[in-house]
Amino acid sequence: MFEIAPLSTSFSALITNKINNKTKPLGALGKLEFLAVTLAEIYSDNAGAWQQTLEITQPNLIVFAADHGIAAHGVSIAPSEVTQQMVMNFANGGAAINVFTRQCHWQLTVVDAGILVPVAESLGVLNQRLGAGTQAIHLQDAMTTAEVIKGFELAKSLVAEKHQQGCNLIAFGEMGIGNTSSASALMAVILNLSAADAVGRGTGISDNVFKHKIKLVQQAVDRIKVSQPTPNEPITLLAQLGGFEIVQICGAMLAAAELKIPIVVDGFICSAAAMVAKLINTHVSDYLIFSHASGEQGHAAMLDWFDAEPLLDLDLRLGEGTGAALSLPLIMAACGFYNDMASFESAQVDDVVTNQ
Ligand SMILES: Cc1cc2ncn([C@H]3O[C@H](COP(=O)(O)O)[C@@H](O)[C@H]3O)c2cc1C
Ligand SMILES: O=C(O)c1cccnc1
Repeated sequence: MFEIAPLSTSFSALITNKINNKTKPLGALGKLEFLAVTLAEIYSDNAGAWQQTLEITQPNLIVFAADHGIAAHGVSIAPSEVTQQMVMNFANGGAAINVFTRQCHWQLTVVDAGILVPVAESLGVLNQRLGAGTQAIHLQDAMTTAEVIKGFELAKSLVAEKHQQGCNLIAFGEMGIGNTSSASALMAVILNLSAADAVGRGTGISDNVFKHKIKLVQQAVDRIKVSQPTPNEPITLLAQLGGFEIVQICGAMLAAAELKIPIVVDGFICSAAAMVAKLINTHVSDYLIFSHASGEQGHAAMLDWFDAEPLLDLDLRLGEGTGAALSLPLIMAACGFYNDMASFESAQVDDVVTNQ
């Protein structure tokens, strides 16, 4: 369903050479240099020619919202109704993600991937519903594999539409009360961890709720390990433990990688979606830019698995795509120095790099 080519390294030497000839000590722009290399490699590969200037066009951030059956079993500070209330808040422009996407100039799209009760059509939320929330993952499979495939198809069409409109940078966010439980369960299976090592406090739960959440997530993991001898079959894994928003984010990441669009990864839940995407096609990770280190316990192990160093570390633990949104100015800075910074030769500065 997704054909993702590994990122070509044929332009890497030219790109690195251009960056190393900028008027600065070698590597002195730190992670921005790595970011510029990644973007230049992707855009050059996409164009089939070395790109000497990088231009971000129509950056799009898509928030997928869905409800989770496990939320009715006391794993969050908030009831499932808050998912729909927050979707209305997104539609009315009042959430953190609205503020940051406005500030950083992202185009924002809100998708109902399967919240309990849909919002009024007039709010402009895209209807990509796979159902009215998933089943409780500690008791039964979240959804069917047919629903996973349908979610992938819907996500792929949406990414294709954004691409056709000129989008060359994409990010995803999520909203779904209970979705850190689903993300933790996925992570625990993929990394073979106990729930205690994968579960965090999500929205900020008390000690008692935390213990209960660990118990239910362990139950979910044990349940599928009994019924599924090879738990790493990714589509099945998503059906067993995923969420409708996690499925669509996973599919959207694969679709974006197929189109060679760099993907900005938000926090814990989006990283869980990215992990499943990597199990489906390992080359997806060539296109991932990890925006930030989430405050959620478990995110560090996910980042390690990807061998990724995120751009920001702000103790964010909100989701919605907020960390991804905040990284756009840094992405612009990486493009900016790559495009506009003088070389030793053009600025007539002693070449401290070659001459050292
Ligand atoms: C008001 C509010 C706004 C949010 N925005 C994002 N989340 C975040 O918290 C949820 C996951 O945490 P848990 O698994 O503990 O429920 C997700 O909806 C995530 O996007 C929110 C949560 C709340 C309560
Ligand atoms: O990092 C995240 O994505 C996150 C963490 C806690 C709650 N919601 C989202």
